[in-house]
Amino acid sequence: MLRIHTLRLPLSNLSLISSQSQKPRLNNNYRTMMNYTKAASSQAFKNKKLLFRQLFEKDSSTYTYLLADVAHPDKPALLIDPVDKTADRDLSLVKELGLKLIYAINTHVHADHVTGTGLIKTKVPSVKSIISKASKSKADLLIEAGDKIQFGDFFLEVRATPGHTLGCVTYVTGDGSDQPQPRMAFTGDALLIRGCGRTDFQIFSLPKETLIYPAHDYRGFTVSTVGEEMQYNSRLTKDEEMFKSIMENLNLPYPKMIDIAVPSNMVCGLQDLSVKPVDTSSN
Ligand SMILES: N[C@@H](CCC(=O)N[C@@H](CSS)C(=O)NCC(=O)O)C(=O)O
Repeated sequence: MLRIHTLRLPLSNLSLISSQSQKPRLNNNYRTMMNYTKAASSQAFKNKKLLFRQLFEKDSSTYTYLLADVAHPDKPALLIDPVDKTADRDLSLVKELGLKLIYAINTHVHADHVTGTGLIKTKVPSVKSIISKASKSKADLLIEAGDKIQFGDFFLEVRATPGHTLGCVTYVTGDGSDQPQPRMAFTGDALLIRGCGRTDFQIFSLPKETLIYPAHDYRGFTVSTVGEEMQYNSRLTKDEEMFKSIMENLNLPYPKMIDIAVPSNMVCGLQDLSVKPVDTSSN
C-alpha cells in the first residue's frame, strides 16, 4: 500500500465557504496565466476555486508557480520554486490578491539560481519552507514520495523523480473529483517541455572509471563504465531530438508481469501470499 502522509496544516479544520470567494484582479504587469480551473461535470469540485499563476524570472528562465484555494475563507496559498530576485514581486502579488501564503516549496536544490524561500521566510515568518528529504538540504518540512501538501481543500501529492538531482520531486495536484481537473504536475527540472533536465549532475558526474551494473541487459553484456557509456551509449550520445525520436520509436510491448509485479512490489512482494505466481514461461 502506498504510504501517504498528510502534512499538518494550520487551516485544515476550517470549512469551505464558496460564496465568500472573491475574484482576484488580473494584473498585466506580471507574466502570468490565471486559471480558475473548471470541472463542469464534477459536483464535488463545483464550489471550489483554484487560483493559479505562472510567474517568470528571466535571468535563470525559471518559472515560479502560485496556487491558492480562493474559495476558502483564508485563501491559503503556496509558491513552488520561488527565486530570490523575484521574491518581492511574488509577495506583492500574494498581498494584492489577499492570499495567505503558507508554504514556499522547492522541487529540488537548484543549481542556476538562489531559491526565494529563505528571503520569503524573513519577510513572512509564518511561511513554512518545504523540500524533499532526499535532497539532504534544510527546510521546515522535509517531504517524501507519497506525502500530501494540503492548502485549503486542495492538495499536492509528492512523487520522487530523481535524475537531474537525486532529490528532485514532482508535485501533482490531487486525484479525485473534488480536485482540479485536469491534474497539474510541477516537474521541476526532471521533465521540461519537449526536454528534460540535464543528467550530468547524477550518474555522468561520477568518475569515468566507475563501474556500471544495470538491472537488465538484453544482449549478454554484464558491466560497463561511466566513461564508456558517455562515449558509446547509442541513446545518451544523441541530441535531444534524436533521443526523443529513439525513445518514441522503441515500441516495447506491455510488460507481461506489470499488473502483478507493480502492486506486489509496492509492498515488497508480500501482497498476498495465497496467490500463486503466474507461469509466464510459455508467453
Ligand atoms: N545556462 C544556465 C544553465 C542551463 C542549464 O544547465 N539548465 C539546466 C537546468 S538549471 S541547473 C538543465 O537541466 N538544462 C537542460 C537543457 O536541456 O537545457 C546557467 O548557466 O545557469
